Amino acid sequence: MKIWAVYFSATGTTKKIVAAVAQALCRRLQAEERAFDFTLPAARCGWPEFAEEDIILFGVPVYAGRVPNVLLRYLDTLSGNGALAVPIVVYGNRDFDDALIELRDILRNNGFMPIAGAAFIGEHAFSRRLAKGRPDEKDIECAKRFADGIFEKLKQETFLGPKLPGMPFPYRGYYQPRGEKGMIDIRRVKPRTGSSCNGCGLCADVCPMGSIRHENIRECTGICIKCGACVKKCPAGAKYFDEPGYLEHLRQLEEGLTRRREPELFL
Ligand SMILES: Cc1cc2nc3c(=O)[nH]c(=O)nc-3n(C[C@H](O)[C@H](O)[C@H](O)COP(=O)(O)O)c2cc1C
Repeated sequence: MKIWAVYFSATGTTKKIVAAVAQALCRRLQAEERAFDFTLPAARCGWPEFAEEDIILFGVPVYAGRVPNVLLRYLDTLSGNGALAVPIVVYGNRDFDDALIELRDILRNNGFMPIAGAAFIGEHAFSRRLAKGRPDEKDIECAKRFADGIFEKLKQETFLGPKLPGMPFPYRGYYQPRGEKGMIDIRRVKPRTGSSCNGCGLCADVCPMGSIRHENIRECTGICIKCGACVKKCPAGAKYFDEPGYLEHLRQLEEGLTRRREPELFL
């Protein structure tokens, strides 16, 4: 039996949670640990082969209350071979809305058997203040408790999928922020590059959409999903967003969502 940590994680928070659950579960089961990170485009040309006896801990961040829509086509090429799976979503302290249900359905529709689920909190991709530093120690302890819960559940002879919060298929629409002048639409917003850019090219290496080219790292030539990878990982702090709608939404989030949300485990 292998325990798989499988995740998309542009700024690393989903990776931390899925890895913590995987490590703890491996220790409990004395099982082999494997990881598959599909954040970068080069990884998304196929999937590992999962075996029926494997357990797949499958994590994605919540984008607009749902599974990131740019991943849907790729996720539909998954093949679970009857393996047990645990959908895990990580969100930036607003809400996970229907993302966990949607991820559970994607896994189920592609041949996995979901046996548990969880929603954790990660520092918001748009911000360095909202859910700052999360997942933190308390979250990692909770990830370990989640692994214990999965371990206990595995002793059962048959598995009932857990009841998850959210609206079942066809789900609610993607969350859309509202500003003073109506809906805020940030879909076409792209990052800008400040004068501190030293041309290192890390932004091109970490863009999950492959939208920043090494030949011209100051420009984002393809689709931008606002994942925060180029902004948060730039060693010179040179990438930023300055579009007014984006900034208005950011202000709303940072000012309105200061209460700490806690992880939710569904076993
Ligand atoms: C385009 C976009 C939309 C997001 N929408 C939500 C949301 O609806 N609710 C929420 O709480 N966080 C939202 N977030 C924040 C991310 O879910 C959060 O920062 C997550 O920890 C990022 O995971 P990662 O570090 O693995 O990339 C959004 C982030 C992005 C980039």
